[in-house]
Amino acid sequence: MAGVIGWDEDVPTGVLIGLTPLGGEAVAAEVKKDRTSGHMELLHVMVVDDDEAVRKACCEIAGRLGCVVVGAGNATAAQAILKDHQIDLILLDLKLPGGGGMALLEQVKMLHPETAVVVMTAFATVSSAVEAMRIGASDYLTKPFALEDLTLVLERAGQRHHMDVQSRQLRERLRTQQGVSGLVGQSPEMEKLYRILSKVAFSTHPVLILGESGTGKELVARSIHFNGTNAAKPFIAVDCGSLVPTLIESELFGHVKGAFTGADRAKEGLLATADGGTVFLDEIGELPLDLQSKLLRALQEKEVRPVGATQARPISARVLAATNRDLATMVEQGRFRKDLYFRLNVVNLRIPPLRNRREDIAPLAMHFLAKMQKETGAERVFSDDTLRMMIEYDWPGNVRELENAIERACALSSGPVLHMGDLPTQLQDFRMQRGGSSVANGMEQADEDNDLAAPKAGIVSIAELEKKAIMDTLRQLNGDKLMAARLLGIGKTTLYRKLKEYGIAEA
Ligand SMILES: Nc1ncnc2c1ncn2[C@@H]1O[C@H](COP(=O)(O)OP(=O)(O)OP(=O)(O)O)[C@@H](O)[C@H]1O
Repeated sequence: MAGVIGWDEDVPTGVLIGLTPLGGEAVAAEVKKDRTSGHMELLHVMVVDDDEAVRKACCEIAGRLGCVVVGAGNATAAQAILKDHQIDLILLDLKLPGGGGMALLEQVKMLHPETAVVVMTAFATVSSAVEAMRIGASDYLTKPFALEDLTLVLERAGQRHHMDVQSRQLRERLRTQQGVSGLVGQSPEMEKLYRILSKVAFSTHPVLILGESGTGKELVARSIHFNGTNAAKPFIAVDCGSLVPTLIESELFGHVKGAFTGADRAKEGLLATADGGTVFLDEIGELPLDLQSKLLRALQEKEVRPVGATQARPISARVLAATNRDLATMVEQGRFRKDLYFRLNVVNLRIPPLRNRREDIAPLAMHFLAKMQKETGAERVFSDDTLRMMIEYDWPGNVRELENAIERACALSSGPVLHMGDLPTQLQDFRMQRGGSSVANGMEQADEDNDLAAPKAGIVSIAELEKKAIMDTLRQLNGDKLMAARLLGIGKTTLYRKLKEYGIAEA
């Protein structure tokens, strides 16, 4: 019989209760045999039980599993320990003297929410274990419990703790832009995304990534894979929107030799090739209905049947899917299978459009500029107006449009400063539409910096506006008249004429 802890009816107290038949060496051997996780050494455990024998037994087993263990005989002692020590897991007897167990649990969950609590209760009081789980206990043990039960609970807590630590570290890396996949952005929306991402990276469930085109869905999928536990396994992206249906089928599920004309040899499908890695199904909304059924079966059964094959093959790939379509509406319209939608939508990650997180635009722009500098070796900066315009623009093509705009500006610009004239036409058009307010803003700045004669009465003549616009532009371009004429949208000769006319030839 395996050792039993907490069996205090026919076993005398004061020794490792119920462990006597195993003896010290046997306990160690049993624990070693059961040990499956390598993360126990990270776990700081506190055992809170007024029954010294049970406390000692639990401490010894946790210690043998590699945990750093401390015991407390009552709630006050436990509180004192919690004040000075980082405790990852508490094994808590609910029946502490004075009903203190439940109160201690509540206090721990409030003051130390990251500390896991496993409650120990007598068989007769299982209902209090249920109540404890409701308050936040992560697990429970019913006394008397077997050695393996305790080992299992400690193993589980160790694994959970390890995952939590990894997930916290990943979130921090993502926040500080050190994420392996280079996700940039610290808006509250992106912070929220990192929080979910750092959790799903360590699971194997499907994840549905939603967002407009160019918001970074594939980058997020890569980030999930390359920050997860199977990062060394393949990441395979399949664009369901650009492949013809017959090709998608044989790509995903494979085919046997002679399955169709041209299939002169057997081919393994990507779901099988991924072999423990990730298959990223981009544009999942474009997948034809019959293939949706086939994919659903593959996800449910964890096996695929290649085209033309009679036998199914096991698969172990994780599936991440993305779409810029409204899948829920497609389900209502009967264009997407409801059961597949539910299967993929276990967790969903919604990436907001760039216009809804404008604080990310400048960091992203800087990121892409730095990337270009690495590629070309040319150092460049944005003029203030260019950056302001980029922040105000709505970016319907999202991050991809921003990246392309900066690449283009770098290619076109003749000097180290990227001006508005270097941005693509859609931004120029936007600038024209916003012209009034931009000129006004420019004037405000000019007034501050140059103290140009701003009319106090609030009425500004067109000539005055024009003069200020020219002055302001020249000031920002360090007197580069050629560039000023280009950005102002007038010819070089016109600019010289106006400089003379307004008496600013020396500007
Ligand atoms: N947060 C981000 N940080 C850095 N780069 C980003 C970010 N989001 C997107 N990008 C970059 O923008 C470009 C478009 O991203 P991606 O291809 O992942 O978008 P998508 O949503 O999958 O687009 P589509 O819907 O068109 O397939 C890529 O070059 C990607 O590296």
